[in-house]
Amino acid sequence: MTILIQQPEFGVEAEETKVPADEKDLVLDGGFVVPQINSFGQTFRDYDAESQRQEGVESFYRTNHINQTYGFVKKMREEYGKLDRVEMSIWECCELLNEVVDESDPDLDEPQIEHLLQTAEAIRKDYPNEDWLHLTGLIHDLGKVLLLPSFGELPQWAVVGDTFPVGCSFDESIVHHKYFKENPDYNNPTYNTKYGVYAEGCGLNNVMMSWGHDDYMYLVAKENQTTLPSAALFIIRYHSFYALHRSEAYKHLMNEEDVENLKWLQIFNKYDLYSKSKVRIDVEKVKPYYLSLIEKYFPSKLKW
Ligand SMILES: O[C@H]1[C@H](O)[C@@H](O)[C@H](O)[C@@H](O)[C@H]1O
Ligand SMILES: [Fe+2]
Ligand SMILES: [Fe+2]
Repeated sequence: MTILIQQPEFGVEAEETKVPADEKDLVLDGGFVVPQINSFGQTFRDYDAESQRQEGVESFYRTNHINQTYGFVKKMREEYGKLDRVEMSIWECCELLNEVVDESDPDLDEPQIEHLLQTAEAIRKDYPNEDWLHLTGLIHDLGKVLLLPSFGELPQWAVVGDTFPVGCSFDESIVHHKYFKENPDYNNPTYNTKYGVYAEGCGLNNVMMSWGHDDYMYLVAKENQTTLPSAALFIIRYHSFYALHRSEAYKHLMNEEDVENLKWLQIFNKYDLYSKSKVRIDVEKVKPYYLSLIEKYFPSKLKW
């Protein structure tokens, strides 16, 4: 059963709601107002703007791009695909994210649980009937628990940041692309061509993505037999794949189902990105609603 509760005011600061008439495109489908600047006074996802986060974020991407190789991803998928580390519910996992801060993110330095709720609540406001999409918002970043000791305490470069395919060439549109020159796959002829180890239209499902919270959470949801629709799994696995959903790179690897699912990912992405703010959600108030969704789409305990 899905419990309906009154929705708290979603945090859009006063001046952000005054969008000039000629900038109407900044208002999303259901009325969500896209803020024009992040909490640090910069435009969103500006990886070159001088800000208190710029240097740390760039050094994060340097390490990430050097170390995410085809061989590394294969090893991590095999290891984490066993799901033999922890048993817990989805909500318990959300609470663990209280401890986690993401070093790759130029737009947010709040604990991750805030981001999960901000994303889910922003979607709920504009798409009240798509409960699966609210839950997708809540869980999309849960894979960041990989940073915690009981999940192997992986370094940030192996957990967060934008993702990209490995096993074929790294597209120029990927953030801080220059650092791939030091990745061993960059000069390996098996992996450095347009198709690399893949074939045209093979389907993203057959493509190995750089390892991190997205692919891990996708494996967790799928292997624990979630009843969420395929668009939800698609969103979870590719939400950090900006080269695809923003720059339209790698489309030659997509199949028909991917093309359909990409439409939902593009909707989702606006809420994931632009709901990031310093305005906190009252966790206890919204908790009953999300618990009811978790019960609808997941078993009570999952293998992680
Ligand atoms: O810094 C962010 C953050 O780690 C997000 O969770 C991820 O989905 C983004 O793509 C990434 O760039
Ligand atoms: Fe993410
Ligand atoms: Fe996110």
